[in-house]
Amino acid sequence: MSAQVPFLLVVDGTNERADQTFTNVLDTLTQQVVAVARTVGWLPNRLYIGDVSEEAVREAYSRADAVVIMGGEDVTPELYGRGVDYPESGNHLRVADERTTELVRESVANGKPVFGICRGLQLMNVALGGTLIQHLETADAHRKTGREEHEFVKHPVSLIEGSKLREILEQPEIDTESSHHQAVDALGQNLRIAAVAPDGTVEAIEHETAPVLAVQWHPESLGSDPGQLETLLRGLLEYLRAYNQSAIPAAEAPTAL
Ligand SMILES: N[C@@H](CCC(=O)NCCCC(=O)O)C(=O)O
Repeated sequence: MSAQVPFLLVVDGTNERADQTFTNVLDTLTQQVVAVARTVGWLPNRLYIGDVSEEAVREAYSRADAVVIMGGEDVTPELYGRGVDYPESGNHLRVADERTTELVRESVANGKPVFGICRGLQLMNVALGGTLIQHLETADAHRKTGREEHEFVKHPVSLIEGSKLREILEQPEIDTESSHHQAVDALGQNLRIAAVAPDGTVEAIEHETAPVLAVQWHPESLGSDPGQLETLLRGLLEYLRAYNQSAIPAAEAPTAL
């Protein structure tokens, strides 16, 4: 660990120039992650990754003991071999996406823990060679109609037996709040499904060997049980402590968050 209090790099999922309502919603969600992270022992540092210099990204990442990638815009479709012509096609942040995918790949290679939320999950999948369903046929089960409403839809999620996520959350099914119209299609390299919605939508993924895990729903939404986010961020911290104590090389690191 780089310091007594471990650094958590929180990568925002939009930029300061985005639609104000969306920016406000995302800001509230990120503030919740920052607040809960502090209570479990992290020192969080927010970054609009596409809006700062390359050097600032490298500096923030090198100091970080772990990374959280927040929800936000649609991932740039060219990064997974698709076009921009799809329903509710979004505001694509290519620079932010390319920089974030680099951090995901580097973290997988070095065993730096990463936790993704919503767009964070989608980016993680794309970074590792996966693809996305660009607009879910069952989108209404996952977001309120009219993207400008930014209201969450509640639905249950089944956690896959044997997954790290189920081990961390210690239950087979949980209630979640979500707001998205895209989802995992083909899985990225060495990723596995850790949770699914009743309509079969992939709700969580985790890496087979690296401490990399992501959820499609929003454990940080104000309508969610705050204990869930706390458990996830504590899991990240516990993984980091175990990893530093055992000092095993990344390639042999346990499958844990
Ligand atoms: N654009 C993607 C990701 C959606 C996402 O990350 N949303 C987070 C904010 C919640 C809100 O939209 O209000 C998709 O829609 O699949």
